Amino acid sequence: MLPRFYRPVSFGSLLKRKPTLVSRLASSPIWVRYLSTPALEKATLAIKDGPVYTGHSFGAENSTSGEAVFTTSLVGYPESMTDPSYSGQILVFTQPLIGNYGVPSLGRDEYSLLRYFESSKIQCSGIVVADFAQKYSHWTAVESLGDWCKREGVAAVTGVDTRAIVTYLREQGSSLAQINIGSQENTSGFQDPGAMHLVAKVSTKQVYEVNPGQDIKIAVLDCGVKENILRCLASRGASVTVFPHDFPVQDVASQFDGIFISNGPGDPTHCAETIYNLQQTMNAHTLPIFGICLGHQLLALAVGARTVKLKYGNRAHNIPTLDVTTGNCHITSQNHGYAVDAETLPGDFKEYFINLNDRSNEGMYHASRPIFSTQFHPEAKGGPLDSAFLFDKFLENIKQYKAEKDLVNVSAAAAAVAAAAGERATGTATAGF
Ligand SMILES: NC(=O)CC[C@H](N)C(=O)O
Repeated sequence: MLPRFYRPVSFGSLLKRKPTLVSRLASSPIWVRYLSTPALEKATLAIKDGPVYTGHSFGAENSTSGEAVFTTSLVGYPESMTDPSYSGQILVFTQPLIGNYGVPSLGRDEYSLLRYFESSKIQCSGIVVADFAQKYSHWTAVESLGDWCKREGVAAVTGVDTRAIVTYLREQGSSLAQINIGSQENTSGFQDPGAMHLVAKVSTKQVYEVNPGQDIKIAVLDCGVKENILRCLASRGASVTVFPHDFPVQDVASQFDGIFISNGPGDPTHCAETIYNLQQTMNAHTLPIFGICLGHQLLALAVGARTVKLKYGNRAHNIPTLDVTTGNCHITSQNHGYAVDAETLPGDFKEYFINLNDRSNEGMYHASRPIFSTQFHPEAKGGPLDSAFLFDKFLENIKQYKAEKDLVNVSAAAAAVAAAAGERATGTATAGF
């Protein structure tokens, strides 16, 4: 339903009305806002062993807890909030005005993927904004940010000084926090997503296919995959089979032309099954592999490198990243709290990208095999598309691998025919050939 002050009113009825004091005041934008804003309930963001910030609730009346992290992205709140990588986190937006373009519908594209969201529900535990825009306007919008949060049972706080919160989080590091609504008692304590195996929670439980029937076949390990990553693979002409995070992909790798490891929430060291399966796959198969964000961290762990927790992570759409192989800088979209320690990469893996803000590792590639991964999100939704070429690179690796595989198959068949012909000539052919 449209907010009270935003319902369409016919011009005729407006002309017939005599201007009253109230209507004159109401025509001023500032008064419109205050006259039509229903009283919001008090809400607080309480940092564990830290300050309490008091504002108002504009979402569900459920108190919650999680790790408080901040993003400096200016746009893309529907995509960020539905990104499974944010599971277990309370997302603080530094962009002061959030909600002004509303929330779009669950519309699907030609691949049956969600057009405007990264998954079908809000994944973060709660959100904190300086100034929630009740009045929204966009051609895709079907409801307000507040109504969406209420419908999905997600807590949302407005009217707090997000600059102060971010200053605190930058100094102290990402911290556990609670959102408390009204006088409700928070019974959830301080949930620590770093201690949970969240990938198991967000990963698909069933195998499914996107864009079936194509010549190129990619297996995706879903650790919390974003819809736009599947779109980036499908729109380049691949059939994409999505497997649960712990699926023994080594057993089916020979039926695929490439393996992709997705983004996902939490500490990568919890994903022991995926790490083991990747080791087995790389030992037994030579097919191209590409990983993004958590996928990069899991691949690095599988080859023996280490991951570390960053002080407050990188969550933004404008992070400069150096491509070590070309010297080019790409502006990248990021959302991570852990990073690969480049010092621990084994000799056959090289550092691919470096973060130019904090010098943390942003990717790696194998010196001689078609394996590479990035910490940032080349599919960037939202964010810049500077590095989308990495999907093309993955597809090129796949095409080359397929061509070589076909060549090997053709030569093996030719060798078998020649051997059989030779056996016939010398009379050693088995009966029935
Ligand atoms: N977006 C992601 O895949 C995040 C990866 C991991 N959970 C981290 O925070 O570092």
